[in-house]
Amino acid sequence: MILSVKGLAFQYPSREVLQDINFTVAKGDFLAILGVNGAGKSTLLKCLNKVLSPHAGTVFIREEDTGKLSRRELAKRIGYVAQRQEGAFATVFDAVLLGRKPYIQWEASQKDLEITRKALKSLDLEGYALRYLNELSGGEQQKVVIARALAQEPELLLLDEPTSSLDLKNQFEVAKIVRNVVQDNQMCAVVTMHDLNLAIRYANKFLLLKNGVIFAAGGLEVMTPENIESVYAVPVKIKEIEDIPVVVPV
Ligand SMILES: Nc1ncnc2c1ncn2[C@@H]1O[C@H](COP(=O)(O)OP(=O)(O)OP(=O)(O)O)[C@@H](O)[C@H]1O
Repeated sequence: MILSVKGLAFQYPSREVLQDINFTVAKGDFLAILGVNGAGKSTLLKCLNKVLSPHAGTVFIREEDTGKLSRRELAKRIGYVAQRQEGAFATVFDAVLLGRKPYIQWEASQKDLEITRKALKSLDLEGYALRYLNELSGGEQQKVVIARALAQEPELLLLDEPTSSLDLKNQFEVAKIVRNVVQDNQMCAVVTMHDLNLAIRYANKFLLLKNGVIFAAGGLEVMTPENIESVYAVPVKIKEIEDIPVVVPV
């Protein structure tokens, strides 16, 4: 098991957002966190990464309490891509190399440069290496920050709606890359998503959040029309097209 979350709760000053959240994520798992706007998905990711401090409960990475890990140690183990990115004046290569920061003492080693090149390659960004971030489209920038998180070589990848500003081809590409990366590198990913079809196709675990509590969690068996309707308040059917399950609102 890479990630274990026990009894996690969080509240903003004016409102309680998460209550009694318990789940685990194993090596090779791609867990999709699903739920309506405001359900608490981003807040949950931020609690896992200690961007926010949970008011109750504990987050363990390989049985180590993350509350006791230093920021640097946490950055080696958790790669986090937030929903909104701050613009920075840097080349794509330097932006991805920044993912190696927790490992670099004085200057980047050959290994750091190699890992950076590999991360760029996995997102098809080699041709962009010397371009400046402010010269890229929103979707291209999104891919750069995902490459940076991969360069961190974390055990746990946290992605907050990584496909939201991508075109159709790149949505599938990025979801596939995440699935392949976690499987090939013995790591795991926790990803907030709105596209149920993308989630069903590429994730292997699902966590349905409703009003700050876990409504259902597990493998594909929890993605039933009944559960989806209860969470999203939209009746749906699930049909197979060329052996691929597709969620259709009816
Ligand atoms: N900084 C904040 N202060 C107070 N309340 C907040 C803050 N950030 C979020 N909230 C509230 O907490 C709840 C959960 O927000 P969160 O962003 O986690 O939802 P989400 O499921 O990620 O939504 P979305 O799908 O729209 O991104 C919402 O009701 C939101 O209004």
